[in-house]
Amino acid sequence: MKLEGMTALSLGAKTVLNSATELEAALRFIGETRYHSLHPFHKLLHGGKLNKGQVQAWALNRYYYQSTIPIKDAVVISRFRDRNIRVEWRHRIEDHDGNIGSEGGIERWLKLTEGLGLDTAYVESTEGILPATRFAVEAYVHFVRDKSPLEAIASSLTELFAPNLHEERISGMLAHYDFVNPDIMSYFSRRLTQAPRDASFALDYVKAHAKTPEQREAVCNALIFKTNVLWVQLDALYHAYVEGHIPPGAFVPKAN
Ligand SMILES: O=C(O)c1cc(C(=O)O)c2c(n1)C(=O)C(=O)c1cc(C(=O)O)[nH]c1-2
Repeated sequence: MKLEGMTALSLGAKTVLNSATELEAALRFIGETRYHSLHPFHKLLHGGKLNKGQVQAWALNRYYYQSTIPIKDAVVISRFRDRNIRVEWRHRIEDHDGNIGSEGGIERWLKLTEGLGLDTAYVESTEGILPATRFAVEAYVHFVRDKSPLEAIASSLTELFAPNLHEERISGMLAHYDFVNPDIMSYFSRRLTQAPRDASFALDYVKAHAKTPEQREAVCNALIFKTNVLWVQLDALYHAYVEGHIPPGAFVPKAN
């Protein structure tokens, strides 16, 4: 598949995808060119260029994304009459929510925010998050509710690209910040095994179920939408906490 074609696709022009193989190539191209690993805020975060207050702001805002993921996944499940899909998808909710007697991703995220010195009740209240974080995350839930079940599954495909980013984050943050230790980074080490399983199911699903060029295009657009959901959250963090334009009511780091 031609790279120019893929560039056109990423710009929204018409590209016809004639097979599952072409679809996968297009999805991987979207990841390479649009995933939030490329965002300048991540470069600062992983390169040790942020102060503790800025890292706190990132973790506080990301809590809203993390804690909404199982709600999003419950909505995805509600779209399927096919029991097999529901059974396959439900472990995602358990990965985040945990179970009686076992810790889930949300608790591990709270270890991170607590380890960074944030009050857990404040984090859970989501009071201090940026308006753009709230709007972007809600848009993701609305997307899986309102679009086709195929697009709902496709929108999770950013997870194909997450493990590399998580590895970069674990090593970068441990190397650069004295306020970070392996214990508080356990959320990310756990995702290194969870995300590939989830992503490979979703990729196989869209390759098998997007049977027409129009459906393949819809799958690509779902992934583009999702990369935008992730990207705008970092734009907002950059504007507020790197450039210093914190919106009224949002978290204000203590001087450190
Ligand atoms: O740290 C990240 O950059 C990152 C990105 C993504 C993603 O690509 O959507 C997810 C996660 N982390 C993550 O931890 C996670 O549990 C997750 C679930 C989903 C999803 O769309 O269902 N994305 C992501």
